[in-house]
Amino acid sequence: MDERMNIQWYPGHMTKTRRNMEADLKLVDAVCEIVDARIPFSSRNPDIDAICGQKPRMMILNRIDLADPAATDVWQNYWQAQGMTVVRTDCKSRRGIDRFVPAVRSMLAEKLQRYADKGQTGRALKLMIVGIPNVGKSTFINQIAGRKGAKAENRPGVTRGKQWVTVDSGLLLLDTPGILWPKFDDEEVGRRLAYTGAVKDDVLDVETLACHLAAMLWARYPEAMRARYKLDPPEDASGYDLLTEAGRRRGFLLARGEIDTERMARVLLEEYRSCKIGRFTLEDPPERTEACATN
Ligand SMILES: Nc1nc2c(ncn2[C@@H]2O[C@H](COP(=O)(O)OP(=O)(O)OP(=O)(O)O)[C@@H](O)[C@H]2O)c(=O)[nH]1
Repeated sequence: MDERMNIQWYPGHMTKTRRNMEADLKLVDAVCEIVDARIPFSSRNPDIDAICGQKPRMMILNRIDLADPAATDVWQNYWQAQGMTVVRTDCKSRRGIDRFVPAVRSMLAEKLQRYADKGQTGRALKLMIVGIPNVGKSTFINQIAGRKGAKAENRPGVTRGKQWVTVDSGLLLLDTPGILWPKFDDEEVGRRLAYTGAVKDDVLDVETLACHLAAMLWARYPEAMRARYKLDPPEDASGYDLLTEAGRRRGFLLARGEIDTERMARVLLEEYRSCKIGRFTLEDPPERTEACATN
């Protein structure tokens, strides 16, 4: 089963999930949101801040093994400056996983103290885990809880039942039922999800997608692109020009001597996803306009 999102499944009725989440929020002490460190903005649900209200928040920057470490630092600082606790994880190798429980206890230290003052030392902290499909929620929960467990339902877009997962006697995680979709109505967000492989390629034109990706990588990481694809384009080169030049350098030719840009498109997407060009993050935090206005 291919676990990636199919954009066409976007249901357009967030209301039920949102209502359920708002009810579930009453059951938990904090919300832990998981994002993909390569696209920390596009891999979020656009309504999540409004849904969570004033609950204490933790951000998990997941897939740090695939992201640019310097950019991950920038995102970590950005959310910390907003009062959020941030933990960085690579759920495949377990890097960062052991920091989660101490970070939860530190974030909820006042609550733990209140429980202690009331003699309720056995009372568990409860956290809701949220994130868009495919961001790594099940893998994260399995790693934290030290279980191998298969997930209840591994098709994105199919609602799971409410599940409490015990981490230890002092911590329970609520795996959110219902699907929190990303901001699919924004074309650029859809493309960034597709670059990372979160969305099936077959709902998008692969060549168009790769042209956009080539232009973005050239703007953000020109040296790595130059090194991998031997590119030396004119200043105003388009994404298509970059794809064509890379295809020519690789010798991807069709029978009539034309460059096989579709083959190059697939190669570029595959090499981006598997970090063969480098570990690249595709977006930066928004500018702090408030700070600018006061300076
Ligand atoms: N490289 C890398 N892959 C990861 C990481 N975390 C999760 N994955 C992979 O990402 C894919 C999706 O992970 P899941 O845990 O199924 O994601 P999910 O959010 O539960 O997905 P849904 O059930 O669709 O909501 C799997 O193939 C994981 O192995 C990570 O930190 N690094």
